[in-house]
Amino acid sequence: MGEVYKMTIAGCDRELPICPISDKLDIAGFVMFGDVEITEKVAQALMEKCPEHDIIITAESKGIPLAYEMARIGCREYVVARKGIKAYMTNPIKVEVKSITTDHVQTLYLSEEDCTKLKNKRILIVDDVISTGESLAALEDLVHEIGGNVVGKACVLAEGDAADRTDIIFLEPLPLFFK
Ligand SMILES: O=P(O)(O)OC[C@H]1O[C@H](OP(=O)(O)OP(=O)(O)O)[C@H](O)[C@@H]1O
Ligand SMILES: Nc1ncnc2[nH]cnc12
Repeated sequence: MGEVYKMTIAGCDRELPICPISDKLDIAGFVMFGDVEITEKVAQALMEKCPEHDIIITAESKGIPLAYEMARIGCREYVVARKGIKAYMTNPIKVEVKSITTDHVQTLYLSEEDCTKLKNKRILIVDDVISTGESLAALEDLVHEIGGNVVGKACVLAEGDAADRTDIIFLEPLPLFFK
């Protein structure tokens, strides 16, 4: 495991804990879980950079607090693409995804109710980190399949090559590998 350190992020007045994300990958991870103050601050800073939208979509799990907080201060509506089929889901639609942090293919599911919420809406895709862009692409596929209109793609940290993408709104770049 490489050295673990801290970084500051636009909109935050204290350093952010960067923790090991995986015991298989030598990358340091950004995990907002459990940090209300940081979540509130990055949500506010990111919201200021985002276009107008009707609803937010994120993928389970680390994007959820950010999506909630951005929806709370903004559009008031968000949906979460789940990584398993749950009992509450009628006629779920699904897409496969291989994120940098996992060694297996995962599946994202949206319930019929969530699809209805998203249909014909201006949708902001939100995640904590975008790295290979595979999770983002999977969310875009889901949205297109159900007839939603993606107006923005936003994350707190754009990792590696994602920071060079002009279609991603982010607060800070994150080097892929730390020394
Ligand atoms: O651009 P990518 O290479 O797809 O990586 C980005 C994704 O990786 C992380 O999720 P992860 O798959 O680790 O799942 P988790 O949030 O459930 O831990 C992160 O929250 C993004 O969703
Ligand atoms: N460095 C990182 N931290 C948290 N989630 C990630 N997903 C991809 N890269 C990540």
